[in-house]
Amino acid sequence: MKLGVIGAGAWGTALAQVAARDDDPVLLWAREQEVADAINRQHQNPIFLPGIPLSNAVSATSSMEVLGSCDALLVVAPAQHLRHVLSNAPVCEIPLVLCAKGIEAGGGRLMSEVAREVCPDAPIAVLSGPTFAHEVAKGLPTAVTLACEDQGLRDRLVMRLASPAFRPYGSADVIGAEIGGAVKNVLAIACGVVDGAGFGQNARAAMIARGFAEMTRFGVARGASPETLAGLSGLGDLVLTCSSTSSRNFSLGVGLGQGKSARELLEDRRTVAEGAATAPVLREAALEAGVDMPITRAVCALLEGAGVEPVVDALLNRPLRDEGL
Ligand SMILES: NC(=O)c1ccc[n+]([C@@H]2O[C@H](COP(=O)([O-])OP(=O)(O)OC[C@H]3O[C@@H](n4cnc5c(N)ncnc54)[C@H](O)[C@@H]3O)[C@@H](O)[C@H]2O)c1
Ligand SMILES: O=P(O)(O)OC[C@H](O)CO
Repeated sequence: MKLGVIGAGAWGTALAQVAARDDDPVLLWAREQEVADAINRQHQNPIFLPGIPLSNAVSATSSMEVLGSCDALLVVAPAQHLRHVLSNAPVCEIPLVLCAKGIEAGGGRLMSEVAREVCPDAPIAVLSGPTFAHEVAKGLPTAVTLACEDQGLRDRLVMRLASPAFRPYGSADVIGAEIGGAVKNVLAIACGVVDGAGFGQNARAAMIARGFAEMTRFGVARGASPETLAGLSGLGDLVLTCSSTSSRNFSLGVGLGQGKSARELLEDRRTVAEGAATAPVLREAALEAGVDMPITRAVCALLEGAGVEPVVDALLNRPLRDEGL
């Protein structure tokens, strides 16, 4: 199966490295010519994944046309750019493996919903899980969820991507896999705030557990299986992203917790913190679905400029209740 990758940020580059085999090279589309040139000439991506040597079997291009020769594409453009990037891809019947973690602003569509609108004839899969790109690209052991309703395609993708250090677990639950990845980014901002404001590790554990309850309520309302949400793409990724400054979302939260503004923290950056764009869309989607998401609302308030103290006070002074979901 000849694979192409759309998007040469940190994650697209790491996935190209995972998929590259000496006898099965991978074509990586980069939006930036300088990134494509660096990958082809130096076998590195100094802008988005610096310091990690890449396989000679990864070659880059800034032309979408050549992707038409691939048997499947890993789509790794950030969530808010997916629609535009896919609509320029000349490849709308090739299986698409969606790897971005977010919800589209202006309508609240999941990545699979965007892809089905733009490429109605393309079979869809989702790859998601606890995966810091720099660790994956270095070949450190990693496991992911690979969700696709078509079991034959799912099995082929799992076999093509698997290696001793990269272990995809198959699932038929596309919606569950993508909701876990999108929601955990918002919750990681909340955990970063806890860290930045110095609220301690008990508070962070509480945030992860109650955040997971929030993710599960929302996911189930949108048709996800609770089992998927408790797996790699949900709880697994939530634990990873809520525990490390390697996460851009967690780091954004640390800055907010220290009293910096979202504008200051987000301006002039070339890398994405998807949770910042997903949080307000998720708040809307939760409202529409009749699902209570107090942590998500708190993150939105902080991103919109509210102070840490009143937001945390409001969160802690809600009426007491039984645990459950
Ligand atoms: N980095 C990780 O460890 C990691 C792991 C798993 C999933 N992801 C997800 O992968 C997706 C991509 O993130 P990343 O970390 O590879 O990106 P990144 O932050 O490393 O790089 C930014 C990317 O955005 C692209 N971009 C910027 N402006 C654009 C535009 N106008 N149109 C199209 N593309 C544009 C750049 O070309 C680049 O590919 C995100 O949804 C992220 O949540 C990231
Ligand atoms: O750096 P973040 O916060 O975008 O997280 C990266 C990955 O999604 C972790 O699984």
